[in-house]
Amino acid sequence: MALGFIKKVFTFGKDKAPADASSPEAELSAEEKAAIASETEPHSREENLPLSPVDPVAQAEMETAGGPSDDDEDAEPELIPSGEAPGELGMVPLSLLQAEAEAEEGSDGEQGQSPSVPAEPVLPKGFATRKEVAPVEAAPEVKLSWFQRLRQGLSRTSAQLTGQITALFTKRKLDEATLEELEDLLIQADLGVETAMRIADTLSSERYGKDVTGEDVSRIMSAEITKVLAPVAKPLELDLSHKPHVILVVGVNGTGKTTTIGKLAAKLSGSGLKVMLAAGDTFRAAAIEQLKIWADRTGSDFIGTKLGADAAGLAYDAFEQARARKSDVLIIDTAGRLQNKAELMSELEKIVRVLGKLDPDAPHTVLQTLDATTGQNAMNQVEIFRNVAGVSGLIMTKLDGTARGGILVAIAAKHKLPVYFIGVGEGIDDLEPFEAQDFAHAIAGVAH
Ligand SMILES: Nc1nc2c(ncn2[C@@H]2O[C@H](COP(=O)(O)OP(=O)(O)OP(=O)(O)O)[C@@H](O)[C@H]2O)c(=O)[nH]1
Repeated sequence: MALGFIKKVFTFGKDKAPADASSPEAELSAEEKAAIASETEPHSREENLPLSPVDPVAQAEMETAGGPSDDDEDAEPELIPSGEAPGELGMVPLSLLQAEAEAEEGSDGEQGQSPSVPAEPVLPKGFATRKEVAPVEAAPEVKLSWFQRLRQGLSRTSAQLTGQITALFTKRKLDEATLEELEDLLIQADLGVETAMRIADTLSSERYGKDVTGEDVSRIMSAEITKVLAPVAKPLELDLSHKPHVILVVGVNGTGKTTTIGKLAAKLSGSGLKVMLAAGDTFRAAAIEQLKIWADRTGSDFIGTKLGADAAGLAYDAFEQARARKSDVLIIDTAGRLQNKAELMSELEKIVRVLGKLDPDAPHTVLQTLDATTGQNAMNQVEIFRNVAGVSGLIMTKLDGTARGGILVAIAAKHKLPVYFIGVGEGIDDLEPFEAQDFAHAIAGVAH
């Protein structure tokens, strides 16, 4: 790695230095030393040159960004713009000399190292040398479990809530005023009026007139949220007597439809089912390409069409082909352009109608993806898509980000739609079955 390379360069210099130090130089006169110094100084500058292009930070960033690796020799000069190095080097000598002078002052008989060990330049005030960035390389080792990612994603909601609740009950007994304030806090966290009242009522019946701790509220909150979520935490039922079982995936653009389809396909094909993916979002070339990539990754069949083609026609063709190939599951992606609601509605309605011509029960599942970072807006989205496409279940995505997961509780209380899975990352395995208690714990900040 780049860091190793740098170390090698430094080590090489150090190895050389003692040899010089053991040379008769120690016995040289002041003039002779000065003559040697003036000869060696330009040389030490040159030795700096190869170090700059392999700045470990730049290199690590390039690597994480999927850029050129160590092996890519051609990429090396791009890391440092060609015009920069000489300019920087032009500023170095004074500081280099200072650094060398300091090194000489501070070292006992190690003068011989200075020509081959490039002394650290003393940078002007306000600058600092960027040190080794080992953590960049070490990061992948601390892969969080999916629950840790969920907890991290919901930490904004839970930290804000628990902090406010603790502050609310500090030196105050539970009375009408504190109960009302508590309800407000819970509503602000998107949990919904109904659940907020349930939590407040339970707390009131347990501790009215008494002291209340943040832990009391977290425990009750977690239990009440679990009660709301448990009935909707259901597995996605597949009726494999249908060949194929048709899953239509709907949702606003960017909520994670295509990614979720890829993750579902991975699970299903991984368990031996024959899966076909249909690119029904015919408005974006990238959406079609992205789905094709997921199909390739998951060993699924793929059917797409021209950009701008009729999505319902594609859905029909996909259903026929999946039947002919005896696919177990057909998953159809759709567009989600809420900007043009009338068009979107008629397109989705048409897809549902057309699929029904081949099998009156199709689509057998209509899945809606919700982006957990959007908060209250997710409630409106469920209302729209439920009416248009007859949504039969939900998947909440991006719960690993800065999620505002409280809204899922409000949606569950109002719509009582099954929540099958949650997305906790962009990777192929980052889709987990929805567990009511885990989710409630994460929101309420209760230990797992
Ligand atoms: N962190 C995180 N990112 C996700 C998750 N699910 C999807 N994404 C990302 O969200 C972005 C949008 O996802 P898509 O799958 O393209 O969403 P879409 O609904 O198909 O959007 P369109 O293709 O525009 O219709 C992508 O960058 C995904 O990688 C998740 O669970 N966690």
